[in-house]
Amino acid sequence: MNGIMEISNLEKGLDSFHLGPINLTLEPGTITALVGNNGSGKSTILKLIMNLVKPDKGNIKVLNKFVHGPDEGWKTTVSYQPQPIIGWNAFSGRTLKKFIAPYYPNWDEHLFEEMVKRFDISLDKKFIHLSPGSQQKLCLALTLPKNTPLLLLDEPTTFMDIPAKQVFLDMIVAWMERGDRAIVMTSHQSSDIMKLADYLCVLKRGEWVGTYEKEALNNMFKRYWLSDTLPEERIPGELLRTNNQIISNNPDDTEAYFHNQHIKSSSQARLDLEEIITLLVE
Ligand SMILES: Nc1ncnc2c1ncn2[C@@H]1O[C@H](COP(=O)(O)OP(=O)(O)OP(=O)(O)O)[C@@H](O)[C@H]1O
Repeated sequence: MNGIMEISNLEKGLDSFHLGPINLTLEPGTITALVGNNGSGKSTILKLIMNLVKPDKGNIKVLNKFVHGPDEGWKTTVSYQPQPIIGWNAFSGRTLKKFIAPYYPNWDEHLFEEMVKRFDISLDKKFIHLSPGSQQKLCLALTLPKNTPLLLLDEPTTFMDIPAKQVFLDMIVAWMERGDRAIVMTSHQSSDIMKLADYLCVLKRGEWVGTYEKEALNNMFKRYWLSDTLPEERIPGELLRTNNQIISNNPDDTEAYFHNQHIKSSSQARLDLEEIITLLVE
């Protein structure tokens, strides 16, 4: 089966900001998190996928159809939850559902009702009168049931409380169970990324650092505490050093060097995901 989405050599300039070039392929059954500091271009990538922003170079295909071409038929195969939502303030959830559902041939009314119940969403209040967290819950309840092969979520949990985040995680895991869909999400919440993402597409001020399998990334870095003073020369794999501690981005080479030089580490540990992301984007 072809990828659900393919981004090839994508570039975009916005005033002094330059995004890309970016290459990314989404396989069915995978969740990719766009990760980077504020202003690194994550939301812009989602807007480019939705054809809300035109690229300067490169292209994007969803289910083999160019999204920047004249045919917009691909739009019913993508669900997009932007941040913030514009134009919904005057309407209640019930009215919004009546607008949205008919555009999506596979709309799942049962899932919509389940989400309304689990998130305890008030469908009769105008959107503007909902709290930011409740607005996010309603957006999600109006997005997941579209049942499209591709789901794009822009910081979906920023305002959610802890129990709601747990419901969100359960819902996403259940939504992915069929194995034939893909998600791209942006998030600053490391718990979302830890629990959901298969791949991390890392951006640094618009530059694409790389796309990494999460498990591989977890094994890529290691911190060592040495009993003795560190040697003055650079240690293979050394990325950072402080006092008797180093962080390596090549644990195999670092450990071979320790072995050859008869250097003993008193302790060693993997880095957590937040530290790894910080190292990649700074
Ligand atoms: N319409 C626009 N005109 C000019 N510059 C823009 C426009 N939209 C976005 N930008 C710039 O593009 C850059 C990337 O913005 P974007 O919103 O994609 O970042 P982000 O990674 O999603 O940030 P955050 O984590 O804060 O949500 C920023 O420097 C932003 O100021």
